[in-house]
Amino acid sequence: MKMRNPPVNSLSLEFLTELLISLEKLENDKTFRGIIITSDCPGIFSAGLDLLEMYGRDPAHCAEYWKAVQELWLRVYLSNLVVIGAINGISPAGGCLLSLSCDYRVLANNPKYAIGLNETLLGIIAPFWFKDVLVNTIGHRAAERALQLGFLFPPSDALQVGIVDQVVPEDQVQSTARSVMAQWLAIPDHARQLTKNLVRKPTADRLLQQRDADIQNFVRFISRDSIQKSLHVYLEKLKQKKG
Ligand SMILES: CCCCC/C=C\C/C=C\CCC/C=C/C(=O)SCCNC(=O)CCNC(=O)[C@H](O)C(C)(C)COP(=O)(O)OP(=O)(O)OC[C@H]1O[C@@H](n2cnc3c(N)ncnc32)[C@H](O)[C@@H]1OP(=O)(O)O
Repeated sequence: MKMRNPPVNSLSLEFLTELLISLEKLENDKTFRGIIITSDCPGIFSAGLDLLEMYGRDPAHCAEYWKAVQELWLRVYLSNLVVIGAINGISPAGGCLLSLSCDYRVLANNPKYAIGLNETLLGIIAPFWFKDVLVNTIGHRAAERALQLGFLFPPSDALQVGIVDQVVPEDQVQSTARSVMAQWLAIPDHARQLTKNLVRKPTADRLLQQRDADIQNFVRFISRDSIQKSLHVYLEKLKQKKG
């Protein structure tokens, strides 16, 4: 599955909806047993959640958007398919969450391809379920530091901390992902799926038990003047970077 939402594969409402529909189709087609998620945008896996869906929007829109973000996460995280991330670009925040929700992550060895939950650098916070997935992946102490400081790990650090499983030369990302897929598909589906569910369900359940409250918390938080100001400053910084 090649994500294509130029210029930066930001996860807009429309793009999230497209991804959801594609995933649902693949899940329902019993000829598919696994997917490799990668990017068609050179150098960018995904710029994360689309800031323009959260900036200057009314509460109803923010609520609709957050529901779609939750939905995509639940679908990828709990997918019955083997999900491999072939991460061929930078993947901050929501892009990192998408990567973390795969069963296995292969990252291209390019110092620009940093990965992490950098929300604090934007003056916002990672929701509890983003945090849970990171803690599950790299452990409590490393997650505590990474989240507070908004670390974006370059490939060597990413491998060392365990936020990705493998770092390979850029031209070998897809072939490595395919080899890994073959290894995972050698396991009987029912045994692998039940095991995945056993490991992941408690984390997903924490959100499933309070989805509406999570939406309300998000809307309240993102609508604050101070948070809207932070987003404005960050978006301006992105513009200025262009010169
Ligand atoms: C106490 C109660 C608490 C309750 C809490 C409840 C909930 C928590 C609240 C909020 C949670 C929100 C979680 C957020 C998650 C996210 O994912 S936020 C997004 C994080 N992403 C980033 O920080 C990446 C930003 N982008 C970049 O750094 C760069 O764009 C790049 C990806 C490195 C690519 O660089 P480059 O190739 O140089 O391209 P440009 O920077 O020029 O960008 C091109 C255009 O794309 C626009 N853009 C970039 N990223 C985004 C984005 N994420 N969303 C929307 N738009 C983006 C950029 O502005 C450029 O636009 P123009 O061409 O100037 O119009």
